[in-house]
Amino acid sequence: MRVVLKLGTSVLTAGTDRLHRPRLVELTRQISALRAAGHTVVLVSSGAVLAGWETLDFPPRTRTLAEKQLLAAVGQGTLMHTYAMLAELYGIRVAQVLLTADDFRDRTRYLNARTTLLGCLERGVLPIINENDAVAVEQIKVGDNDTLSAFVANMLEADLLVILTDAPGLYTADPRLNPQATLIPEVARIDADIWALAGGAGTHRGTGGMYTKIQAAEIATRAGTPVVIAPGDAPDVFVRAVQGESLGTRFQASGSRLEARKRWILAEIAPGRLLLDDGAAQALRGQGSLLPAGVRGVEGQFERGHTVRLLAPDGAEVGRGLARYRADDLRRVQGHHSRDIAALLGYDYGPEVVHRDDLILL
Ligand SMILES: Nc1ncnc2c1ncn2[C@@H]1O[C@H](COP(=O)(O)OP(=O)(O)O)[C@@H](O)[C@H]1O
Ligand SMILES: N[C@@H](CCC(=O)OP(=O)(O)O)C(=O)O
Repeated sequence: MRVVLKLGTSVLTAGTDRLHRPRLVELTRQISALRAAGHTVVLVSSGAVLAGWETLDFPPRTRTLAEKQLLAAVGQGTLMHTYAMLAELYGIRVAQVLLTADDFRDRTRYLNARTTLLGCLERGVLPIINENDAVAVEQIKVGDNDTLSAFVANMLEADLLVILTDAPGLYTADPRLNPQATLIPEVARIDADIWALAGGAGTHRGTGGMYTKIQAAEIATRAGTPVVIAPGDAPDVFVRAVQGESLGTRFQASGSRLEARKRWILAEIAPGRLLLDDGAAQALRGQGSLLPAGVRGVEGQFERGHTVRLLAPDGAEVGRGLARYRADDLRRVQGHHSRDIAALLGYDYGPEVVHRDDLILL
């Protein structure tokens, strides 16, 4: 399974004022165990602001955006250094990927971020993602890492999103305020009753409370990814959640991944058209990728990441897909073998013009 794991500040601190190293060791061990069992893990980790506060010896907090950005700039380094050291104990290499809302809105940036993350996975590198707090002003922020982790799960079409926090799961009311509250083990549909349980922002250290976790569950489940919200301090919690054990709260997927991808590809008016030769049209119909050798013509202007129409020699539209090269560059590589791309363009975004993962057959 491809799993996105989100760790909130509350988990990383384990109720203290600083990064709780033993907790981080334990979570890294679980990531390593799942990888050894053949799963792929992508980590979305909070904790930069907190780590910056710790690194600067706990200055008085003013809670302004400028202060948070400064603390995040300091703390992101501390956070990555800590992860890199711990991961190394298990022979795992890590990559830092800092994203903002624009990386999900802008198609070219989206595709670039996705290519980087998939590249990490191909090489067995563990990507560790956070919001790029140091530069992201309020208007361009995703705002909280629960939502960010759901966007990442969609981007990578993850099989599961696990959000670990300091609560045992979603409760019938905020358990801090209402001791009678009970755990909801399974949510089939996120309706008004579920939203009513969200409460306000969470702990003084965390950002979103349950509200953003339900929001994240909604985003991910609609796109076909089930979500588990579970307590970060339970023994082997991440391993057990991935193995399908009932713990915390599990949100069932409500949409399908294919539908979500279709919406993304079809959502754009596609002015660009690629004229294919017979072999290429057949390869696409057989669920293959489109290589430059099978492109006979390129019509219109489009950028990398934009949707293009794919036309067979008889003019029939075979499908639509995301172009991996911009129109002008495609004109230069059309009809050539993929191995010549780098020589022709001076760069190379991979052998495919349209990858089969980015393709909808009509
Ligand atoms: N219905 C609910 N069920 C469980 N926890 C809730 C609920 N409503 C609010 N909360 C609060 O949300 C907190 C977790 O959110 P937060 O502090 O932002 O954590 P994190 O840092 O992991 O993102 C819990 O400690 C809990 O007090
Ligand atoms: N990006 C911020 C965390 C934002 C956030 O959503 O925090 P949390 O609610 O603890 O997951 C940081 O690294 O400090």
